[in-house]
Amino acid sequence: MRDFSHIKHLIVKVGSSSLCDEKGNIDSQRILGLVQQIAHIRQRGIQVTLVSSGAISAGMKAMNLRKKPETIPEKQALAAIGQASLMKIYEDMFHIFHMKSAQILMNHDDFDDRKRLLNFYHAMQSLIKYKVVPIINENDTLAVDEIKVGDNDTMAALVVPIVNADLVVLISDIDGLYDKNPHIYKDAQLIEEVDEVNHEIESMASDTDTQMGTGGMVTKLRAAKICTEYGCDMAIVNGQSPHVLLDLLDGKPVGTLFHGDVGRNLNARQLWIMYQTWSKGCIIVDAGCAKALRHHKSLLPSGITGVSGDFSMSSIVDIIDEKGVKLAKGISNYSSKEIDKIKGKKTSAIESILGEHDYDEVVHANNMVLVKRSEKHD
Ligand SMILES: Nc1ncnc2c1ncn2[C@@H]1O[C@H](COP(=O)(O)OP(=O)(O)O)[C@@H](O)[C@H]1O
Ligand SMILES: N[C@@H](CCC(=O)OP(=O)(O)O)C(=O)O
Repeated sequence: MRDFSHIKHLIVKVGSSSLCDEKGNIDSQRILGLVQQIAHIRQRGIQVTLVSSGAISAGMKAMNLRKKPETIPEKQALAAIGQASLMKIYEDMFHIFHMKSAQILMNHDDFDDRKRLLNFYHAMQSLIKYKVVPIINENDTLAVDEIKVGDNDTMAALVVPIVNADLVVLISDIDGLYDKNPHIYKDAQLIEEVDEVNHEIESMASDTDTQMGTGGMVTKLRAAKICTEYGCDMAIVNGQSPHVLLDLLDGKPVGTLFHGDVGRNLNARQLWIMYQTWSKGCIIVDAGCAKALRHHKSLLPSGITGVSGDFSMSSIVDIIDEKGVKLAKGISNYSSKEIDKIKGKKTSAIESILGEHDYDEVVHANNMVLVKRSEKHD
């Protein structure tokens, strides 16, 4: 039997498909049902952070559109129209239960930038202190490709280390992860428990086939990978069942549960390097160096065969082997131009080549996170 009696902070992510009725209109009654469950959970002493989609759907309703527009500027405009009305519904519903909510709109660069991430962290701590329910959504109005998280499943997972969540629940329009898309294959089987998000599990997922949803199962599995690598459990449940959150917390066998990976357990800083940042370039290493890195050694200039991208020192970089397989991500002590000059050389030669020698390591092992070996490589 599942036991969630230890849970202190729960992140609930609700997808557009679970907030809309059959016609695709934002449905206040569904939001009421969700808020009612959150109120019950709060009474159990569990803090809740909500990640809510639905801005674009609410905007579509306001503008009487049946089909989601294709272009980014149109989606940006609809999100701007819909976000305010979505929050108004939430505010009214939380008010019924004498609770307050707060809106936070984020993009990927708010995670990428350490200072902004720290500001976000402090704001979240204060909201928790005030016992207010934070409601996070992507800042779609400003989300051009370069700064996008792209989906709220990933957003929910990126918030895990900020609030130190023990459990993330993705509420969707489907019972959980099936071995293939059940909307296409009638014999698809529900997977109840997942210990590791590996190739086999990833191959089960496809995109959404609904008008409302964004990423389908693919983004949910990406979220599961991030959560579980931090040691946090994640579940996918069906929002059509009115007590599904309470049932899950009571240990009932609903949805799919992804178990936090106790073996890996990245800390917040490692999770930041691996998932919350963008790589600004690439360092290419030879086979011997790749082997050493896998044994948690630092990256020295002698193992480097190439560098790509134009980055400064302290940038986040990918470390790849000569076949292009990603081995690790880390913080570089040298700029791309410097690495190009010292690649393949002994550490003792750094000073004569660069005129100074601040570090032996190009990437120190403490600032490097290895890709899990079972992971699909880009
Ligand atoms: N293996 C799978 N198991 C379950 N659903 C799947 C699978 N592959 C693809 N899907 C699709 O993912 C959808 C859920 O994702 P999505 O529509 O983005 O919902 P949400 O709005 O809740 O994020 C399902 O309705 C289904 O169409
Ligand atoms: N940020 C967008 C939703 C993005 C998203 O991930 O959608 P979904 O797959 O429905 O959770 C919105 O508020 O409409």
